[in-house]
Amino acid sequence: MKVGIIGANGYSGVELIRLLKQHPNVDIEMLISHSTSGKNVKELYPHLSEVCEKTLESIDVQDVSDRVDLLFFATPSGVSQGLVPKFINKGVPCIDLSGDFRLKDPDAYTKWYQKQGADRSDLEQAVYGLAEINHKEIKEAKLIANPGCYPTASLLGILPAIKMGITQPDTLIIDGKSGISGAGRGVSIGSHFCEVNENIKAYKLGSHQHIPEIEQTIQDNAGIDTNISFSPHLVPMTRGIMCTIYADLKQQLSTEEIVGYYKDFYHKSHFVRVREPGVWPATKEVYGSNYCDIGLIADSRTNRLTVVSVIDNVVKGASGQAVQNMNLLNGWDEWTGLNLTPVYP
Ligand SMILES: NC(=O)C1=CN([C@@H]2O[C@H](COP(=O)(O)OP(=O)(O)OC[C@H]3O[C@@H](n4cnc5c(N)ncnc54)[C@H](OP(=O)(O)O)[C@@H]3O)[C@@H](O)[C@H]2O)C=CC1
Ligand SMILES: CC(=O)N[C@@H](CCC(=O)OP(=O)(O)O)C(=O)O
Repeated sequence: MKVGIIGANGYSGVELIRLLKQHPNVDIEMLISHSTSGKNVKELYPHLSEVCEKTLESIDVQDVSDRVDLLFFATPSGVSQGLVPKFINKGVPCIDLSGDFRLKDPDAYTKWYQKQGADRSDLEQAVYGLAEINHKEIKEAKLIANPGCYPTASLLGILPAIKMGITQPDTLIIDGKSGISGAGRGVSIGSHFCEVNENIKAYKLGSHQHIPEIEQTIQDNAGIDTNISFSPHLVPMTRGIMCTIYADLKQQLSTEEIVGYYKDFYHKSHFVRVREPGVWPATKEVYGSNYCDIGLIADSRTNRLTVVSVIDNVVKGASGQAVQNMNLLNGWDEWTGLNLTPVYP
């Protein structure tokens, strides 16, 4: 199958190149960028020398549609919503790594992304690509809205408990920590070395665009209208997200019981690893892989559940999950091309 990547020279685009180069069923037909089109990708990323030496092209809808069977968008928010409908109309399935098609309510998109929504007429067709939860819908999709990085870690961590009905609605608190690659390759004051080194910064409390995405997915999967507290932080590491999630329990349950339930919930999920009680996951233990590792405790003193969920933001939080979704869409084993052992140390 021939695939194209729009936004190929960003961090998630380059990660797609790494993953797709080792995928047995896929050839990368074209790499597309914006301000850098015309350059060879190895000029921007010398580590791709002799791995992928394609020239970055610009977007020509007809040319792209003629050449590829599937298209990834790894572009900033606001780009794909104007382009995706054109490709869908030409029969090219799209997997969008940006937030453009995740929120069902266009007004919510405008509010949380602070951008005017463009043509949203194809919004109905978008399937939310949280692979472990929506695998049936993903198999039939024409457009997959790949989840955000924090929502992937948060939702995989807490949805089993919410679906089981053991947590009190409106008590959910998510403390998120992300490596700097989550902000993309573009240079900004907030992400340059002196700002992030030996520093931890909270940002966008109460206004982060992933708040409505998490709340919408809880509503879709458990029918619960909830308001979450979400506190994201930047930490001085390249890759990795840790979400520590707190929710009050409705009844007394032991950690062993909840761990047992999570293991059942994910027993068919290749990429979710639930830890034994007392064993906490760390971001390094999933680095470079598509795993989401989850540790749990039900504290009998506070009657509160705490979940620690870790992913690599560029893999499971973006490009790895996009490849997993491509696999599901094509009826391939979901781990095809994704059997990556985490890089350690
Ligand atoms: N980084 C991460 O961990 C995660 C990222 N995401 C999402 O994935 C998307 C990409 O993120 P990331 O790779 O970090 O971003 P980067 O900033 O690293 O890369 C952005 C890419 O988009 C291209 N681009 C910019 N504007 C346009 C345009 N108008 N038309 C076509 N291409 C354009 C750029 O091309 P050029 O440089 O040539 O201008 C570049 O290739 C974002 O929506 C992000 O929110 C989601 C989950 C995690
Ligand atoms: C560290 C960092 O800055 N991370 C980004 C997450 C990128 C992302 O997933 O945002 P989208 O919803 O636009 O895809 C952020 O917090 O905005």
